[in-house]
Amino acid sequence: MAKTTPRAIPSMGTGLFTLSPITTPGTELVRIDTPPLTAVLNSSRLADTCAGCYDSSATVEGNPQELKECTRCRVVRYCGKNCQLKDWRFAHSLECPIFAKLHPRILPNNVRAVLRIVLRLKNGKCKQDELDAFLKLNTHARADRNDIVLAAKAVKEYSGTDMDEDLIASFFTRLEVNTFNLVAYDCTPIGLYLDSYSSLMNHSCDYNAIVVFDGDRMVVKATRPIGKDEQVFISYIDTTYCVTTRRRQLKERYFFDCDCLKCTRELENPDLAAAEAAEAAGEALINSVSSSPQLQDADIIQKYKTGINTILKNMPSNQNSYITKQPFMALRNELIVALINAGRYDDAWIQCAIEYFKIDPLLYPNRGHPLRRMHAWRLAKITASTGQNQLAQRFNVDPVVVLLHVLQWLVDGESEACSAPLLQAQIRSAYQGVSQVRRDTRMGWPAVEERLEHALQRELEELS
Ligand SMILES: C[S@@+](CC[C@H](N)C(=O)[O-])C[C@H]1O[C@@H](n2cnc3c(N)ncnc32)[C@H](O)[C@@H]1O
Repeated sequence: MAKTTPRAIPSMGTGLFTLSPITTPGTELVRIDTPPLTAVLNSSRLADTCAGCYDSSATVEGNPQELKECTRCRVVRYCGKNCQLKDWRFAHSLECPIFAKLHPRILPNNVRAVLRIVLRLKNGKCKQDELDAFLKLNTHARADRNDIVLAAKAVKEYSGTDMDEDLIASFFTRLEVNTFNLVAYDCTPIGLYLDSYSSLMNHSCDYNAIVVFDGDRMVVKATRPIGKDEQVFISYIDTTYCVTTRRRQLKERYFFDCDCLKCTRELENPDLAAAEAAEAAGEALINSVSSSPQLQDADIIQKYKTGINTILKNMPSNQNSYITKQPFMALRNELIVALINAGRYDDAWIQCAIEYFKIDPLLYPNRGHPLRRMHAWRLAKITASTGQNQLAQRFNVDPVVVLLHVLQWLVDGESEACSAPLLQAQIRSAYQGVSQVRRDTRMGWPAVEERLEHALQRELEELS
């Protein structure tokens, strides 16, 4: 039974509203089971992700999946015949000869996405009501922008459609404000996805819902209770950034000024300019590292550690809460990746533990938040794969007790979870494996928690 309905709102266009009260976080508000108007993988993910079900789990887990290339175009790959057939019937039969002619060049993501819409329309595969719903969505960018004009020309030529070029150009501008990032079960972006009904959801930095992908299906879940006739809001951007950064991103990409409660409250913060400068410094550091391929892992680690210290020193004095602020979270994440790449698993472990125990409960009070669950899963995986003696000796904690605690937390929170079912399945299987290990549990969680607290505090002091 439908849980939402579209309604017009002054100043926001149309939005989605609840039809009945939603009492439990994790409740499904919208589920899109049918193929969307268009969806494509990012060019960088075409080689390691199935273009039928968008599953890249085997690759993500470091175990390259057997994907079979489409022998005609050699651009897309599939995990099996069912996925190939499904995609062939949906749109690939139409685009395949075009891709084959262009091979090894690959069209940009947005061009492949619009090409799919145009080819399906031309071949009677897209229903008029689907097109009407798409054309009703808000659009802002000018369709006479040079890149859009060129892209529309290319789509017209490749598809052989007699559709007006201006109409094709308007598809591109509509795509810009209405597409979702298609994300893998571990929250990494892998493509573009546009379904006209779910695109009606408006933004709030103080959102009450979240979009999750279950392979090729899209699900919108409540992150907290929502009253009847309340608007469903998702967040279009990363809300951990400060209000000025968020508002700039929303203005540039979505053409509106957010006036949600969170923005209004944060605009009164007297330290806003310093927060913005810190975010800019963090972004510059991450960009400089990623554009220096010659840097060794050890240099990268040093750069991030020094960067965190320097940025922190330039912040106003009372920065006790810095760990839950940007750019420190983004820098910590980069540091964790660099430590894992360098094989320094115990150092990465303590950073993941800081994230899970100290940062996420404050940042994502909702236990079901997909990032909070993903971070917990990352901590569980790194705990399981780091030498047990190494962790026990350095941090004075029993890693198996920590692992059981984190997995138990993940399993207990499953009913509220706003993460992909694939992740849930992996968690359950890991939990069953670990909880069956017979072991001496003389030291229970409370004692380990106390020791861990010391280790976390030591590490936090060292980094700041
Ligand atoms: C994905 S669409 C959402 C559906 C849109 N309201 C419509 O009627 O097509 C994104 C656009 O909706 C509008 N929008 C979304 N959230 C808003 C907000 N909090 N305040 C004002 N406008 C908003 C902006 O025009 C934005 O570019």
